[in-house]
Amino acid sequence: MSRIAACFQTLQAQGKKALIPYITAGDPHPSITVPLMHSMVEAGANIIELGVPFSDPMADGPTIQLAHERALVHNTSLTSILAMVQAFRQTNQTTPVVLMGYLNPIEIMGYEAFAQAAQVAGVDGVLTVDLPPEEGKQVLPLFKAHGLDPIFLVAPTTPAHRMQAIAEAASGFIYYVSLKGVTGANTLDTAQVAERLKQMREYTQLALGVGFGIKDAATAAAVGQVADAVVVGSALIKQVEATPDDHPRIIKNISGLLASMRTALDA
Ligand SMILES: O=P(O)(O)OC[C@@H](O)[C@@H](O)c1c[nH]c2ccccc12
Repeated sequence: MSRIAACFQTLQAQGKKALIPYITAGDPHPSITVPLMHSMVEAGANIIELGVPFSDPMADGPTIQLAHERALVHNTSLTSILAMVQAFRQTNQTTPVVLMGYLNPIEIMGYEAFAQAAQVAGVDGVLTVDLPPEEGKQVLPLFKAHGLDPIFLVAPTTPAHRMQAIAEAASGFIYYVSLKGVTGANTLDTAQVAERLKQMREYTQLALGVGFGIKDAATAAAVGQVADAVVVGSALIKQVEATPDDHPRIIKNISGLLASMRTALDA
């Protein structure tokens, strides 16, 4: 069983929801990423979404775009990110890590070379924003052969037949994007999300995660009522943006926010 599947199985047995923080690797400096990953786990994170910085992150809003820029200043590459995951795995063999980003850096490394190196490093899943399942005929089998769960996004506008195609191609979990637009938006309609998740349930047994617009304990708890996992990104990156030169403070603030979400989810 994959580390992601095992994680959801354990949580479901405990009646708990997964808390999935997103950070951009190398933001604001590569030296913070591994310690930050460990601190997030201590604060209650169950799975880590690690963003691979890219020059043109078209699904991202201004907050995460700037995170990509800060990381790229220090030449954070896919190769260096795999080394970060490997370093994280030295002392953590249980928390799944999902690499999240765009196809271009993976294409440059080469699909086979990437899949192999990611598996060796201890990556568990890959979410490639601009690789829809229909276009993944070549890549997805390679991911699966190397034990990498392909994670896909479902949007509010995704029609039923695509939901079905996604459900067939996906493993690990499926990521429902709560609203139209880019990351970092701030209004999320929980009733609408609940309705869509119910619809998705007709196509899949996989865990359903929800992201976009979850920014504090209250929104995390509301979404946790209807989803198996909540993803939080921009609200954490804002803590990086606030004090980019003070790494202990970044770690403290991100951990504090996650801990408050953990408490609210478990209440
Ligand atoms: O930032 P938000 O609104 O908290 O949403 C999570 C999101 O940032 C994270 O999962 C993510 C970062 N980059 C993305 C690109 C596409 C979809 C999702 C993402």
